[in-house]
Amino acid sequence: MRSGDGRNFETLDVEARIVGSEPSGLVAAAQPTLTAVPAASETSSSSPVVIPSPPTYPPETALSMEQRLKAIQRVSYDRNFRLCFFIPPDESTVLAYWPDPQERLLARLAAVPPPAVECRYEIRAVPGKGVGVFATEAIALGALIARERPLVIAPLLMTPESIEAIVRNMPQHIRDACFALHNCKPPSLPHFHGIINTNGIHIGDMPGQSMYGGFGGLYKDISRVNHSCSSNASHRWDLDTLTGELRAQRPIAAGEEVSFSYLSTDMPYGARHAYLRDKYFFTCVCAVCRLPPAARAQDDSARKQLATVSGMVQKGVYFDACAADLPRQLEIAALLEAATEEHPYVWCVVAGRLARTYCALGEREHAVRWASKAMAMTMVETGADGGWAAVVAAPEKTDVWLSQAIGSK
Ligand SMILES: C[S@@+](CC[C@H](N)C(=O)[O-])C[C@H]1O[C@@H](n2cnc3c(N)ncnc32)[C@H](O)[C@@H]1O
Repeated sequence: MRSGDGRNFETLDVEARIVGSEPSGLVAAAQPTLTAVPAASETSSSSPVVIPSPPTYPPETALSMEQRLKAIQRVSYDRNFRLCFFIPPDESTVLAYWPDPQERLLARLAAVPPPAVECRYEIRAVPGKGVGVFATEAIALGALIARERPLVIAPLLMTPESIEAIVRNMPQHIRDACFALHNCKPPSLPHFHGIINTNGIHIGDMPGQSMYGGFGGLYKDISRVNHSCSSNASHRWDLDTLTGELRAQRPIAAGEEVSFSYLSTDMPYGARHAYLRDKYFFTCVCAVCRLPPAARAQDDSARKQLATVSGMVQKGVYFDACAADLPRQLEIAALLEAATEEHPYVWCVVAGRLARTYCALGEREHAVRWASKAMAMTMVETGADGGWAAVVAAPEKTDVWLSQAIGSK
């Protein structure tokens, strides 16, 4: 099992991080360090631009006592397998989890109906792939394509009996939607296990459940997204609303198929094909997989190089945001720009450092360019702009720019 990877309940392909429960590390480190402050001449007439803080966790709900009682009554308990099930009053999901003092927190999150979003996609047949998800309008980098509460939220590691218990506890409409999903597995595997292993998307940890090895979500629509080794979208899990988000990690044209990667981005061609054949029973013929052998070898080597950079960036040891390091920052940005697969988290750090450096140098055009990139990639990673919108609007009002200006007087 590859860490941070995982698309089904057995193997983890899609990088998803729970925002709000991440104490430090990746998501926390993705937050920009620039602080926008007003220009000296404005301090008396306007207040400083404050960079938003991360969302509070856990969110409080505004449920009535009647709704709470109804929700609690619907918690059932499978005595044989120790799995609990919670079905919220709107029957939007079946939440399966292990008994824990924090289970009411999970039930409380599920009891709040998911936020409504405009539908910017449609599902239709794709020759050779079954069905797929297509953009119905142009979608900008970082923008939301879909937000959806999974039909089922369940631990990744479950016995066949626990899986059967989930099916038994499903309301009919959820069962129908689950059974309408594709099953790529051989008939030797029970049908619902096949559906879970074909369509489940890794969503990370749940409060009080960390010792059980992560959770997966089975979505009515997001599970219809097909794979590409040069994908244009990214899935992220939002614990606060118990929903999965699909965001554009590249600009997507109206009518274009939406794809994400079922794999770790550093895998070379041969390993990707073996994995997709063994787990998902298809052969990828995306643009990268159709490259001539020499170009494909070059792509494999770029993936390896970027995996090294990504590892260093994630450990926070790569480079400083300072003018002296600018050539190295630009070198990494060029590598990322040429990559056939996106690296949103690495972009957050690299574009953020470049924006900061150009603010320190007082170069507005470059500062705005890189702050815009950092903003879009922070949206992909966290669902929020992380404070970059203020930097894009007025880089000359950031503390870095101002201290440089004061220092040069
Ligand atoms: C999670 S489902 C995706 C939705 C699926 N196409 C459907 O019809 O419901 C995964 C399955 O879709 C198909 N698939 C996904 N990506 C594909 C691709 N790039 N080329 C061909 N088939 C693909 C494979 O059959 C795979 O087992």
